[in-house]
Amino acid sequence: MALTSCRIVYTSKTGNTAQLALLLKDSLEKTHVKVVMHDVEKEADRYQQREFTEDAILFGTYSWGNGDIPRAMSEMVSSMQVSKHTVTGIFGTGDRFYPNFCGAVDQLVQLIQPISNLAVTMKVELLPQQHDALTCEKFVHKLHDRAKQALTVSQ
Ligand SMILES: Cc1cc2nc3c(=O)[nH]c(=O)nc-3n(C[C@H](O)[C@H](O)[C@H](O)COP(=O)(O)O)c2cc1C
Repeated sequence: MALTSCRIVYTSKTGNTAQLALLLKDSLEKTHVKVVMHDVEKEADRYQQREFTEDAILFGTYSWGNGDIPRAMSEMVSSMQVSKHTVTGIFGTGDRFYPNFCGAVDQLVQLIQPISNLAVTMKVELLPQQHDALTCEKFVHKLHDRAKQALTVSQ
């Protein structure tokens, strides 16, 4: 399967994760993938369809409490429907000041891995820096690689 469409489902309180989501969007678009940005904290999200049909879904989150997933993201994950074949990726921002750095990313892995084809994860400290653009490109390459592998296996 060639990766042609991707939904980036994210949540961000102070903008760090939103910035990382935008870097990933840029990287994906450079590889000709059509991207839908989906902020789960937006009011309109309640009315959105949660049966996702894109080739890939990315989940982006900050960490809260003791490395916890913000409530809006947990609710999204528990109410959405994705195919076991959907290629997924998880990314997050956090602060090493806290003992459980980007703990929400680890928690999301536990939820997303069993229900999809999880290809890649990424943790970034606070606001993404210039060098994180390269990490995003590598992240996107891994998504493409996994999508290609899925094609080989199903042939
Ligand atoms: C009350 C509180 C608890 C936090 N807990 C954690 C944590 O457990 N682990 C972590 O890595 N970062 C933690 N953070 C830091 C945020 O996850 C980090 O600043 C993140 O980049 C914010 O993302 P955003 O700008 O997208 O909202 C916490 C921040 C606050 C204010």
